[in-house]
Amino acid sequence: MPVDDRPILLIGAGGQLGQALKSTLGELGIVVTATREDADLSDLDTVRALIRETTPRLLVNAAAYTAVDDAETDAERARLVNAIAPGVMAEEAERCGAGMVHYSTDYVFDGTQDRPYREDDPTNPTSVYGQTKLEGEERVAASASTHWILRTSWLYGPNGSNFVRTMLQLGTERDQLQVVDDQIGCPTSTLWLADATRDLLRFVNEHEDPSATAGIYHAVARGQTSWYGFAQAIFQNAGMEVDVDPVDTSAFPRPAPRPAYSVLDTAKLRQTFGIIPPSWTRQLADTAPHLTVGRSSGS
Ligand SMILES: NC(=O)C1=CN([C@@H]2O[C@H](COP(=O)(O)OP(=O)(O)OC[C@H]3O[C@@H](n4cnc5c(N)ncnc54)[C@H](OP(=O)(O)O)[C@@H]3O)[C@@H](O)[C@H]2O)C=CC1
Ligand SMILES: Cc1cn([C@H]2C[C@H](O)[C@@H](COP(=O)(O)OP(=O)(O)O[C@H]3O[C@@H](C)C(=O)[C@@H](O)[C@H]3O)O2)c(=O)[nH]c1=O
Ligand SMILES: [Mg+2]
Repeated sequence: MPVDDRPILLIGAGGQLGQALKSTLGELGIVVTATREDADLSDLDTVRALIRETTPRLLVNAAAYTAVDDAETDAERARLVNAIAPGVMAEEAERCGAGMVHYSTDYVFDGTQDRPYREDDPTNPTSVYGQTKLEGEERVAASASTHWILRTSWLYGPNGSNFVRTMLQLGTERDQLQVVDDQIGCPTSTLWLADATRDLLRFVNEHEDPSATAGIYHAVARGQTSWYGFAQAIFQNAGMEVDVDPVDTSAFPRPAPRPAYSVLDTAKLRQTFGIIPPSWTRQLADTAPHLTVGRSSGS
């Protein structure tokens, strides 16, 4: 079969990033999508069969166990979804000669650094979620010769469960909110990340040897803020008057420790593919028209 006739296989198409990818990847060719209903990732035989039957030219995995606190007491399932299953996907991608796009997280870092993290800075996850995502990176890189692992952070978009939708919902229910001000990161839009993924793949299609660019890339918005700063911007964009109080993480005890600082350096993404991330404030403003206030925001 000529290479271009083979489809793109998008796994995790029901998640917030998966839904954004569905439309942007469609600009590159036929996309076969799989949600949890089509393939439960804890059933590895089903995952293998799905990939063998589809024989994609490209596999994009947007599925993950993303409930950071739940993972602390559900480590086995988190590891299956975030590490073992992506490893199997990578093996099968390699078997059928497909490239693989996979996503990872700022939570692979411990947050003790005082400058933006580069791709080769030492990892040291403090949570089960972060540990399982790091193992997933390692397994994908070990088995798929043509892989692009995009580490992103603080993802939000029009669909699914995310901080922006949670804030907009809480803002309609309460006059006053407390939000942590001592965790610093890069809020990143699913709409931008889906576009960036498409642009990366376009770049790869136009160049000779796809595996030449294989590796880990940091893919986040430019700039940085705290969850408190992000919350303020969310309400400002929505034209909502909500009184937001900054608090320390210690005022919000949770099962999983989060990094205090997880800003990612995106120079490698720019230098390799020419992709220049807009600021987080720009991305938030671009997403705002797509957000529905007051609709269920999930957990
Ligand atoms: N959300 C964030 O803030 C960040 C996310 N990332 C990474 O980005 C990627 C996309 O995340 P995002 O879109 O936010 O995540 P979501 O939680 O929105 O989507 C993940 C998808 O994976 C599916 N899934 C989970 N477990 C299984 C399973 N056992 N079998 C089949 N499908 C399953 C979920 O299905 P269901 O809904 O039915 O559970 C869901 O559709 C992931 O790799 C994530 O680790 C990185 C940094 C930040
Ligand atoms: C609802 C709420 C949250 N918070 C705080 C708690 C937390 O530190 C922060 C964000 O809450 P979340 O539950 O969205 O945080 P969390 O689930 O840790 O978000 C992470 O998800 C995983 C999947 C990633 O990969 C990370 O990049 C990151 O986005 O906001 C408040 O301070 N006040 C509030 O009212
Ligand atoms: Mg969460």
